[in-house]
Amino acid sequence: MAELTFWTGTMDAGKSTLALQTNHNHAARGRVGRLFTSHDRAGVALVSSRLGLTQHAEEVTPELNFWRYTVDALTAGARIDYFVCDEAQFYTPAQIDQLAKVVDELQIDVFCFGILTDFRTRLFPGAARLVELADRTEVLQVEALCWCGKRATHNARTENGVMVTEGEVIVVGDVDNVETRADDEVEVAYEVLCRQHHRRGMTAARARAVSLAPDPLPFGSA
Ligand SMILES: Nc1ncnc2c1ncn2[C@@H]1O[C@H](COP(=O)(O)OP(=O)(O)O)[C@@H](O)[C@H]1O
Ligand SMILES: Cc1cn([C@H]2C[C@H](O)[C@@H](COP(=O)(O)O)O2)c(=O)[nH]c1=O
Repeated sequence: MAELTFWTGTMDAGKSTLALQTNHNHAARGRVGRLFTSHDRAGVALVSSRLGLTQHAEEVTPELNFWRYTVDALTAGARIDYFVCDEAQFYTPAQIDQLAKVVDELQIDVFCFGILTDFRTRLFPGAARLVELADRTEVLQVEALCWCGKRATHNARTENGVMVTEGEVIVVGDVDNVETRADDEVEVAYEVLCRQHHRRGMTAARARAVSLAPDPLPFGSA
């Protein structure tokens, strides 16, 4: 039986690496698959892993209809055993429904990879639909860590080094490098945090600044 699987974790948890490994392992056994992505940091129609691998993929735009795409390909004589879908949080809920239909009606395995929540801690609509429809939702075993050493569970966005909780939902960026946006010169970056430090807006830089602040002088004390 074909399955719809959703592999999730924070940014930098190893999802794209696992997506490329999954594709490699299935292809190595003679299965025929297609690789999809959306808004990858490395550019259009690419799946890139921070471990250094990058592979060409098909870019998912909101107009893509997975059901029609698959039926057209099969009708034209193509063989498809599986789909690997990276950055699946950016797919529309309708596209996730189409993927579920591809699994059930055409017996094609669909492996999706993506983050659950955005920088505001809200579910991405595509990720929410995946949790609702997937046969299995798996959290990546490799833990991304907050600066305090606890497991990182949330994605924070910084603008010019300051954590923000308002703004556009989709802004491509990385956990290491700041992205200079031409339009308003704001430098956008991401950082993974535990819930407590996300709630408090306590990024690594802010924690460092607080710990370096001089102790208040003991005026008034006995
Ligand atoms: N220099 C490195 N040496 C070993 N592992 C690394 C290195 N750089 C990145 N990684 C691993 O790659 C992971 C990020 O992989 P990636 O697939 O790009 O993540 P995701 O798609 O979830 O954002 C990191 O959590 C880390 O485990
Ligand atoms: C939290 C959050 C992330 N993004 C973007 C930033 C990255 O380009 C991708 C996540 O990629 P990764 O392979 O999981 O590191 O998503 C965003 O647009 N909005 C957000 O709120």
